[in-house]
Amino acid sequence: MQDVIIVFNSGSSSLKFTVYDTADSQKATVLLKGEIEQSPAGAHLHAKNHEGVALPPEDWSETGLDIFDHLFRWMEQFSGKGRVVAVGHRIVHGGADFLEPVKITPEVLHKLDQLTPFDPLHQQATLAPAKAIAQKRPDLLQIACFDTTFHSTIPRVARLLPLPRRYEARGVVRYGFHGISYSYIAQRLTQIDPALATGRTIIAHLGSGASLCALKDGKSLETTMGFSALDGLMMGTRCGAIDPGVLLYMVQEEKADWRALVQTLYHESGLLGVSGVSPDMRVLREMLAQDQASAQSQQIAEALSLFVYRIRQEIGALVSVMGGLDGLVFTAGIGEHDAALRQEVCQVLEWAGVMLDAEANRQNAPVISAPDSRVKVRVTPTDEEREIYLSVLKFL
Ligand SMILES: Nc1ncnc2c1ncn2[C@@H]1O[C@H](COP(=O)(O)OP(=O)(O)O)[C@@H](O)[C@H]1O
Ligand SMILES: CC(=O)OP(=O)(O)O
Ligand SMILES: [Mg+2]
Repeated sequence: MQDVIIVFNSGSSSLKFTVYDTADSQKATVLLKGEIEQSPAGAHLHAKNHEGVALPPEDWSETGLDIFDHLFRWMEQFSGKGRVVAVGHRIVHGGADFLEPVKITPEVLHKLDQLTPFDPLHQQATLAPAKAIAQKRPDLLQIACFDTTFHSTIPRVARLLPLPRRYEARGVVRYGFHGISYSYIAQRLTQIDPALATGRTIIAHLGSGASLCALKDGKSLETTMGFSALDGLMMGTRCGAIDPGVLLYMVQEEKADWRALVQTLYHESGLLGVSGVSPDMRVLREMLAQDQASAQSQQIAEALSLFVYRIRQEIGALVSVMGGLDGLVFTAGIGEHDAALRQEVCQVLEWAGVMLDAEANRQNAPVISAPDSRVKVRVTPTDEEREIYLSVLKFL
């Protein structure tokens, strides 16, 4: 019987998992990859086997079992009767206490629960699989890996917020996120491009959530998200950095309470808010390609321009923090696939030494800068699940 490790990479709206065979542990052999879609209508599973072949979809709506009972049963059927020896989880916020991956115990779950006000969008969603499995299989080794860990190296001046001192004592400082992805990319660069791994490199993680990391000498020096995953770049449904006076206005003029602010700033802003149509980059690109004249398409075009503008601004800030730029790496859903976005971001970065190879960029090639570009620009797919898997292995 194979020993397998399951990795959950859950986000605000999705529950993704990967099952690894531990036989040749460092190879990280994928047996299954899947996603569970949960909606008021029920739960559905879509998965692919080790060859990337889609397995029959599962509808788990109508039975009395919960999704983790379903998942464990289903896995026994498809992963060659694998024995689950450990489960790894992406947990978004580790707060001030968790600076490394940690074994999940009831005390750890309790502490992580208390960080929910720091991230109302993700914390509960990323803890849910760990809690459910702890109930069903209390003896199973579960490991939490944090989005915040990679940024434990940012200097103190970057960690502080210019607020009264009492807030620092309560943990209201800057943490940074997407660290599992940045850690993977930093490690990958040591293999494919050592100069960027040890130089001054900006990694742009552009997915539903989006942030930039200033990587210097292989470590995070600064990042655009801060106390929460709401800061920094504009995102799918989040506003990113915003004048706090706007919040005061909402509270005073609209009598907005905490719930209303969470709804507006986390769920209704960003690409969705400005376009008025969708948070999804692919959908926006397709709509714009079909029609450029309507009022709606003007709004979509403005949303895309603002998204690009905010990325350019924040790149400028990070170049200044690092004292220069040697490399720029695009990753995550938008970063890996949207050539037009990369082109728009890079075309004003000539001052920083960026020159794109238009054809390489169109093809999502691994290196998309021109041969004589002073700054190397790369497209490097991220793999948060693999990073979590390797962390879990260290506990076995
Ligand atoms: N081919 C593509 N072109 C443009 N955008 C894409 C493409 N594929 C995925 N995306 C975008 O990537 C985003 C999702 O990124 P992803 O890293 O999968 O996010 P998350 O892990 O946060 O759910 C969505 O906005 C999606 O439209
Ligand atoms: C931290 C964060 O924003 O994560 P995601 O991109 O999964 O929303
Ligand atoms: Mg993601």
